[in-house]
Amino acid sequence: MTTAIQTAAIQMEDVVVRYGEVLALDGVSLSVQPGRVTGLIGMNGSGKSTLFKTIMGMVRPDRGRVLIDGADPAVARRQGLVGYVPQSEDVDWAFPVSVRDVVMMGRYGRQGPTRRAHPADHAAVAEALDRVELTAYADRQIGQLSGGQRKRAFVARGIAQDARVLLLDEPFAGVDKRSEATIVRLLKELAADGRTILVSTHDLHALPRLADEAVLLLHRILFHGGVSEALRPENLARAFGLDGVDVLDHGDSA
Ligand SMILES: Nc1ncnc2c1ncn2[C@@H]1O[C@H](COP(=O)(O)OP(=O)(O)OP(=O)(O)O)[C@@H](O)[C@H]1O
Repeated sequence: MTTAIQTAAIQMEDVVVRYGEVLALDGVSLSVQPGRVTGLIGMNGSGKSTLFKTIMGMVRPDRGRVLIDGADPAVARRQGLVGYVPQSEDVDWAFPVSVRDVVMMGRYGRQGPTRRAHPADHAAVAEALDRVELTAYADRQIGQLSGGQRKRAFVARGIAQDARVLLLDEPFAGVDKRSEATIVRLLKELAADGRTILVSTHDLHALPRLADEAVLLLHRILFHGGVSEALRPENLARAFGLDGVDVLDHGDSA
């Protein structure tokens, strides 16, 4: 057990999170390994965002513990170990910042309170923009991008930050097929670099292309293993509370 804690990038043990009367996470034990893309699947309200917030140290469990590369999640976040690509609804796209500014935010943790960017910061931002193929869009206001380009801008922020753990909340929502393919390729490359990639998605069709393994969540972990096994009708029925084939046919959980 001790060895697993030291080697797993994300380790959760018996984690319980309540919001008043609502039990969002009910004894979640999960070990997410580096070097792979892990898909997190669950219906609306199943606790996916709460799980991400717990990993980022923004929500404290009522019970159990979470370790990120052996560290407390809040410490890991301050050290820049954890990067986050938010749901589009959670971003103010009218905010007057450029794509380059957003990516530079990934460097803030290294710049101290002055936030003065050094040549190494500019080089890291340029490299991250290049990697997500947004160099030509660097000076655009962030809202003047397509859905897929917006997601790639936030992935670039995580790359510039050199986050070891990258959490992506619904990265394919409102994204065209070409951007989806670019994001999938990027995530696979980042995993191959030894990062830990955890992606929540409603898009069960994208899962086989995207993920090396899958976690089914309904307040607790129902399944963690291979993607094709996760997509078996009996497993989807447990996760979504209705016929799993229907979920696959319609491609959402709402
Ligand atoms: N701040 C909060 N206060 C009270 N209840 C909350 C709060 N945040 C989440 N919940 C509740 O906790 C449960 C889990 O919510 P969570 O947002 O983690 O689910 P989710 O799987 O991310 O959902 P979605 O797919 O709709 O984003 C839900 O019942 C939700 O209503």
